[in-house]
Amino acid sequence: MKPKAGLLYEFMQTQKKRTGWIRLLSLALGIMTIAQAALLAQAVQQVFVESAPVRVWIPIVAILLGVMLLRTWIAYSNGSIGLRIAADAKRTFRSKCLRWLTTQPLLFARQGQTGGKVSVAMDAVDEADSYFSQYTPKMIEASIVPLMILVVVFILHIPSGLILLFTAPFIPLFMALIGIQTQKKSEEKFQQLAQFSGTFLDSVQGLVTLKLFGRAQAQQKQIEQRSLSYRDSTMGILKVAFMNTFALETIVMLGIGIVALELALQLVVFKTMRFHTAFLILLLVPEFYNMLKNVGTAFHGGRTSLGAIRTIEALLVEGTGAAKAAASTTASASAKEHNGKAAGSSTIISHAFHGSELKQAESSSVIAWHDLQFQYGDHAENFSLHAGSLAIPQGAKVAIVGRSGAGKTTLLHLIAGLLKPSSGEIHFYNQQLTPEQEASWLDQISYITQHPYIFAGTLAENIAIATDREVTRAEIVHAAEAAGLATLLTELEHGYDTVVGEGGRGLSGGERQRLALARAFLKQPAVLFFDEPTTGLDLHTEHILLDSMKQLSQHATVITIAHRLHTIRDADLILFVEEGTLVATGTHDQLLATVPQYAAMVRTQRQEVLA
Ligand SMILES: Nc1ncnc2c1ncn2[C@@H]1O[C@H](COP(=O)(O)OP(=O)(O)OP(=O)(O)O)[C@@H](O)[C@H]1O
Repeated sequence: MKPKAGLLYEFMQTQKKRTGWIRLLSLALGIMTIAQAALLAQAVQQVFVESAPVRVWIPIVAILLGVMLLRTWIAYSNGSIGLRIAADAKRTFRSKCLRWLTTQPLLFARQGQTGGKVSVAMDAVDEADSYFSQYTPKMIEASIVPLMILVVVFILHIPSGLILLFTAPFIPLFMALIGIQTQKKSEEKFQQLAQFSGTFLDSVQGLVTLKLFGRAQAQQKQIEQRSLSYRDSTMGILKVAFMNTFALETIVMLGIGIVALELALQLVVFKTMRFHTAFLILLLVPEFYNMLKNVGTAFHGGRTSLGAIRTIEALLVEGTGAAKAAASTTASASAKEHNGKAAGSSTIISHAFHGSELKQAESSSVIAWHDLQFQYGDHAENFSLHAGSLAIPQGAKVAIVGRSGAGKTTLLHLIAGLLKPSSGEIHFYNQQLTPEQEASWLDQISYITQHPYIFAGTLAENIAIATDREVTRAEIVHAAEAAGLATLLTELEHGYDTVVGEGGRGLSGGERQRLALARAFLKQPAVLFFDEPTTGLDLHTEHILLDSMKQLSQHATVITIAHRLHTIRDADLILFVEEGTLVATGTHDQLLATVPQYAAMVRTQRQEVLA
């Protein structure tokens, strides 16, 4: 089965009891519809044709009223079961979307526009409603009630039955033709809505930057264009819906007209039919067509909803597919690794460990990689990184060094598991990193960038997000103090309960870094990744941060992108990256002595500091 059919099929399997009830009630609805027509025909026959006394027709009218009430109640019950299925469906789909968004591998969480994903989880799920609340009950009714009416009409008068039989198929035929077009348009509409939402959220988040660069107007135009194309596609669907209704009404009118003409001929000209029979058929025929016509309207809504359900499925399938792709890439990378080991490692000038040494070192290493390669996108001209093979011993202080654009961040992201290698393998504690192991890996690391994200919430909450275990206020205070946040906190009126992040109090660059460090202190990770967080800070703040970082690093393996000479000199192992290749590894003194490019880079840095 195609994965696209999965979500709907899976859900409908859980609703068998309710759909069973709808079937049963539809059967009762068919009986009530026929009974209502028969009683009405009987009452009219008694009152107007036979001029029967009141006592004869009053009970008929009373039963007729009862049947009408019962019919209304059955139709209402069917609708309310549909609504309950729809409510369940929305809850299920939304929780699936949210679970997917929160549990998907980090690599995929970083892809795509946030606004687009939110739009699928919110709008597409809402749009799925009518498939369950209208389309499903109406379809079940339509597969039962018209059939019952048709049988009764056939029993009463075969030619009328034949007219119904020949005209009825035009309705589903039309519905199918128009429905397919509606579904396509609906899928288009959701793509446009996702794009529109994505652009909108991006623009709101980057409003200050846009204003500063005088680009707010241009962005406004882009939003306007996207909203117009969304409007156009909505109007396109409405156009199809109106055409649909018009076509259906025409077919229904023609059908009823033909039957009425035929009945009139039999009744008045040929006098081969009783008034009661003709009137009963005339009452049943509109019921028959109306039922099919209602399906037409529900079908249109159902198709639109189906487009939305497909969009949700695409989001969910994309996640699992992408995770599988990641796993298979790692597996195929493993094969490549064994085939082409020599070629990959030849680019490395000097290593901390080589060949059999590497194998041995791996056993005590926290991170090791083999013939690691990465490229952004599929184009050959895109930046690519060749990181060879290396093992990082537990507890090492590693500095990634290189000129701007050399590929330091790319290497750090790759070994932190934020980017998927194009080929090669990464091992953590002797285990290959696969998407399945991502959660346990992420549990053991902290990654501190130059721009840590501050969530809307209190300072305490922002520190506590570092771990999913329950933390006490004392632990938070301890982490904050260790990160050098104590002075700031004494100055704040609400202390740890001060609201920061979006809509809250602003934090300086240094304070943000300290907050990020406090998170790491609380987490106490085994591996710490730093994207030189002290860059751009004044010397005093830098010293506070460096002290905290040293303390934090005591029991962890540290891998940091280093720009400053003192960070580089303090490292146990330096990874020197040049133009996308990890060209050398070793201590500062080793590299100074053996790698001229490194010596040149250090000289330039010294001159810059002196200047
Ligand atoms: N998502 C991306 N898609 C394509 N190319 C990218 C992407 N991210 C980075 N690059 C390119 O990869 C190259 C290396 O970037 P990277 O950020 O790793 O360098 P860096 O050494 O960390 O630089 P810096 O010291 O200036 O931060 C650059 O040429 C950059 O333009």
